[in-house]
Amino acid sequence: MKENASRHLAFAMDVDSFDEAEKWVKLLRGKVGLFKVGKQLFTRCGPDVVRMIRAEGGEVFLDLKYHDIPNTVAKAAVEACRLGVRMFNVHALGGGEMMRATSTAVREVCEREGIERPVVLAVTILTSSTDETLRQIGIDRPVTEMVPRLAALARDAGLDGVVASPREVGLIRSACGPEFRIVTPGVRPAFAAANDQKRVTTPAEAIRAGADYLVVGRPISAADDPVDAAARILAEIEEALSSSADG
Ligand SMILES: O=c1ccn([C@@H]2O[C@H](COP(=O)(O)O)[C@@H](O)[C@H]2O)c(=O)[nH]1
Repeated sequence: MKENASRHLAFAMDVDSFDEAEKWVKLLRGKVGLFKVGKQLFTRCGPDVVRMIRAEGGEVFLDLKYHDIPNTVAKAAVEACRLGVRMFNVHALGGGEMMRATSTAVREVCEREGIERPVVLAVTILTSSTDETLRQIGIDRPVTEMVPRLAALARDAGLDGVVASPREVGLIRSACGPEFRIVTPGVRPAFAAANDQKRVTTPAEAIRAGADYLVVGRPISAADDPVDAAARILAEIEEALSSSADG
């Protein structure tokens, strides 16, 4: 039963050393479905940290949010595939041409080199952002309009899914259908602080809304007892999964 819930949980391993990353992998291996390697850890440790997680039997979500010209992102994506990550992302604000070039390059390299194709996601609007954040950068449309719009652009470019707040799962499902993957940071159990996250829900609300994967970092890493915090989140996911299945 717990394996089922753990498949839906990605731990955001935002730490600053290889040894600490290894400690977290050994502690949470088997309890979470994916270890998310983001900008801090990758900048510090590079691809070796991805290799370490895989050698320890973990799956990797490489969260580098590639945002550059189409050729550059497509080539970075090819290297992510060669690293053996299970999931990685680009930034949807890079546009449809960049996402299409990435999707094509990923399919080609995986076919040619016999690599299991990773799930390729587009980040929509960061979960730390609000309508005001968008206004500051000259976007006068609300988050609730931008997220499904960017999700549809990603789907039309051949990507597998998006990263968004669990609050927007319903809007994305309506725009992109039931098969489109939705990965949600901005998840906060009742026992944890929101920190810099603005568009949040609880783990149960995210699952009930239809999120495929929940990304959780500080509610676990900053807890007095991280294993217990992860277990409480898994119990909440489990409960929401079974109540959704009931009906
Ligand atoms: O919109 C986004 C995209 C990515 N993230 C990343 O998820 C984790 C969340 O960590 P918490 O400690 O649970 O807040 C973090 O690594 C972000 O870089 C996001 O939060 N929002």
